[in-house]
Amino acid sequence: MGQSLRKLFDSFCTKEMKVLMLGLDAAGKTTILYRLHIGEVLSSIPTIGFNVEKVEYKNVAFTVWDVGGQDKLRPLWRQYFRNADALIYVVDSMDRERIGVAKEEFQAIIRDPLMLNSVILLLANKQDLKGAMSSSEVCQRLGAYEELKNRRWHCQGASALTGDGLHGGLDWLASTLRDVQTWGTSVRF
Ligand SMILES: Nc1nc2c(ncn2[C@@H]2O[C@H](COP(=O)(O)OP(=O)(O)OP(=O)(O)O)[C@@H](O)[C@H]2O)c(=O)[nH]1
Ligand SMILES: [Mg+2]
Repeated sequence: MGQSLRKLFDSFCTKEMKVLMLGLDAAGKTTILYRLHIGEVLSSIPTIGFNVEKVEYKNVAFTVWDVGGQDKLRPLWRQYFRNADALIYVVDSMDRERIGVAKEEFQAIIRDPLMLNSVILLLANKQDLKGAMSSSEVCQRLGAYEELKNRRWHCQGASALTGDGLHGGLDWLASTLRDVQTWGTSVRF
């Protein structure tokens, strides 16, 4: 009896979670994906289409979808929304010029009916670069503090190059998704 309960618990804990990683072109999504998947920085070319990889972290199995962010590809993002347990939205913290565009795209995603139940990890990437916006500035400029009041979300500074901050982000994601599985809601009360 004990053993079958254990098995049930294990299979519950290892249910694969769909994580959608979006953000403007050159934000660093593919670099992040491969750092999480194989622990290394691979030189990447702009993604046309998508990459998908499995990432195991603290007993949570994620399937991470990294979708190309060039402007002509952004209308295709919606095709990936269905059943997304989580969104990782990646921002280039050096890119002050396009922070307004990053905000527009972000708000369109989180307001989409298909994404209303997804938890949200905002990654302010490229924190290794001198002069980068802080993570709280990035999240504030995306309108996150007002828009996400009733959502489960987290703002994390990171560098895909050095790896700093990625584990902090994944820690939050793993424990939040475990909560959502247990309690069945991504909405914060
Ligand atoms: N300095 C610095 N450069 C980074 C970081 N993350 C990614 N880059 C660089 O940013 C460039 C774009 O990275 P990608 O991972 O290809 O960006 P992407 O978001 O996948 O872009 P698309 O596929 O076009 O949507 C590459 O030259 C990376 O080496 C980071 O944390 N710090
Ligand atoms: Mg890419």
